[in-house]
Amino acid sequence: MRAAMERFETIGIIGAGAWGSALALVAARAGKKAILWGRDAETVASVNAGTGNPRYLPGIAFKEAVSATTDLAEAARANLLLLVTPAQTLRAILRDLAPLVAEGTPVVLCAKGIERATGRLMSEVLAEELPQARPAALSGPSFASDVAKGLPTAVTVASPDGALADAIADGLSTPAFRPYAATDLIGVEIGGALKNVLAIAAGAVAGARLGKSAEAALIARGFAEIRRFSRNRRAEPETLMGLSGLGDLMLTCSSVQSRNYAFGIRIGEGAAVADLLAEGCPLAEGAMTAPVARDLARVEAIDMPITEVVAEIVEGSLALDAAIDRLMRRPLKREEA
Ligand SMILES: NC(=O)C1=CN([C@@H]2O[C@H](COP(=O)(O)OP(=O)(O)OC[C@H]3O[C@@H](n4cnc5c(N)ncnc54)[C@H](O)[C@@H]3O)[C@@H](O)[C@H]2O)C=CC1
Ligand SMILES: O=C(CO)COP(=O)(O)O
Repeated sequence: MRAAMERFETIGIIGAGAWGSALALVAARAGKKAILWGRDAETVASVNAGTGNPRYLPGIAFKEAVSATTDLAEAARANLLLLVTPAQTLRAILRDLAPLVAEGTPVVLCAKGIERATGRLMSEVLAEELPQARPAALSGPSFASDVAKGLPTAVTVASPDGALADAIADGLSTPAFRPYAATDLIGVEIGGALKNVLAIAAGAVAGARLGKSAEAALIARGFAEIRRFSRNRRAEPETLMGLSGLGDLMLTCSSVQSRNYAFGIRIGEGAAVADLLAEGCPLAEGAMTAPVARDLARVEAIDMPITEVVAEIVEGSLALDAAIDRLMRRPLKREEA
């Protein structure tokens, strides 16, 4: 007899930025009690007052009931947790959550990045800091503002425990938000983290007005780099052809709505990366992921020339025209993946 599917009555969303707020709305639309944790009391008060999240989702009304809190313990008691703070903050949040989270609680990783200090994927950080959690990840083409407005999209929810992935997908599904379940957690994470690096590169090509042919060529060769990286980690090749790979790559590498692509455009137009970061530009996860992905690729002997140049550009040691020149002058080779 098949075991009954797990149901999640309460969903705790950790991180009240754009994506956390959008996912809280998804949870509420799916008929769950959504508890949104944020560290910023003003944002929490605004959500509770029914005036939405003007800082991260300006102009978007919250029609569904979302209960926001600054009390991490309150959110941590939920049946299912979504972790939605930036990748570089995950470890610190998990340390705060460790004494608060019950054994066996499913934790869905929603950040797209690799930890800069350690080279760990988000699921590896989770295993180290919150071993009592059952891991999952949510990724795919999904701009927070689109999702918050109720525009349709589809995403991947992956967990090594397929029944858990099915249950989370079921628990978060709405008429406009269609999660597909998968078991290749690592493949889903890699696609989500590395597409941000490519989006910076694609944006730089666009900003420098090098033409749509150049953009398409760069995305295709960048996709080959992601495939090599994934293969080396024994991820399923099919995963990259799905929503969390190709789907998100297409979205992020072609839309000015993407913060990573927009960051790249500014670089292509001639802005210095140090100035962009100093002016407090919107979160561009790829700027943190590029150097660590480059370092991992070197250690694992994976050829990732586009990731290399993006890393050097964000580190300020390579100019865009020199980067293009370096890529174009590489020895000719067979077009294998
Ligand atoms: N915005 C989007 O469309 C999507 C974003 N994501 C991913 O979700 C993650 C979060 O992105 P967004 O919500 O868009 O970023 P955001 O910049 O809109 O919000 C980040 C939130 O995290 C909070 N935060 C930052 N540092 C923190 C810390 N140390 N402790 C606690 N809270 C902290 C901020 O106060 C803010 O509420 C990123 O990894 C991003 O790649 C994934 C899919 C879509
Ligand atoms: O991951 C995203 C869409 O799926 C959001 O992309 P940006 O972080 O580049 O805005």
